[in-house]
Amino acid sequence: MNAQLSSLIEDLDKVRKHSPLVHNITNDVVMNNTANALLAIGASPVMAHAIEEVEDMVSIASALVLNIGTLDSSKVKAMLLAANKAKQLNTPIVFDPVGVGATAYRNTVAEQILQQCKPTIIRGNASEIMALAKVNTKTKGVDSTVSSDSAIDLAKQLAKSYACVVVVSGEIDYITDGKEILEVKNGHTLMQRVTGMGCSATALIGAFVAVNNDVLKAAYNAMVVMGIAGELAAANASGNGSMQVNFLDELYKIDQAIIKMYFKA
Ligand SMILES: Nc1ncnc2c1ncn2[C@@H]1O[C@H](COP(=O)(O)OP(=O)(O)O)[C@@H](O)[C@H]1O
Ligand SMILES: Cc1ncsc1CCOP(=O)(O)O
Ligand SMILES: [Mg+2]
Repeated sequence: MNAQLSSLIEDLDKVRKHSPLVHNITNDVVMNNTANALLAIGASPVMAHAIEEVEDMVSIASALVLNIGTLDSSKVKAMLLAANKAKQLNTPIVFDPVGVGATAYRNTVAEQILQQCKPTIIRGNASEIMALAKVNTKTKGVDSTVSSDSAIDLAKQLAKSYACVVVVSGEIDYITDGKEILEVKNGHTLMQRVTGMGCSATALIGAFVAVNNDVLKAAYNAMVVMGIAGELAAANASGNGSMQVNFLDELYKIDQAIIKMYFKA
């Protein structure tokens, strides 16, 4: 087995053995999907966004996920407070800039998060990564209008500028620390038709970076798991309803044998 796959299987075992607590301050659309995705892979999710408790919650978590899908000023305050605490405790922060580029408010908040929270990992679709890098793309709300290939160079720049790992998702996922670029070829087009697939990817990255200090590998490993589970879910889906449910089942079932059989090098 190659070294990449050994690292993935090691991470998966650790997630299932330690069940790391992943604190999510996320959007109102996907709370259920992402909590279930984290449970299915073996992690422990908590959604908490009250400013009165986020610092306490992140203090007992192994990763913090910030997702700006449905923003309001209280949630932004909560994100900044939680991130500040996470930084003090050296807890990794994963940022999902949902819909950035679509409105001025989202752009301002995303910039604030980049500057003040210094995320460990950013995961977005190509339009979002381009918008974060201040390139004008026509964003279509939360969905990408461009292919992931078109954001590779900007993802690299962004990773360098903010000293973090950047994941651009799409038909091929690209994961970069500004120097190296890893590619994930697994996945299925039906994944785009289920809301919260990108958010689930970000949450799973939270689970993987909670058990692996090698941030680039952790992000890559989470995206391979996403891709394989997405492909297998689509194989038995008759539409987006069954796709959503099958995806959770495939996350639950994924193991060394499945990974070896379906991983696309
Ligand atoms: N055309 C595609 N082919 C295969 N997999 C895809 C495709 N589009 C998205 N995915 C997968 O769906 C998941 C969510 O990615 P994406 O749709 O880019 O995020 P978002 O929902 O934030 O826009 C990722 O795991 C990605 O690899
Ligand atoms: C539809 C929608 N609107 C605001 S947040 C959200 C969910 C986006 O989820 P994803 O980016 O994972 O598709
Ligand atoms: Mg998204």
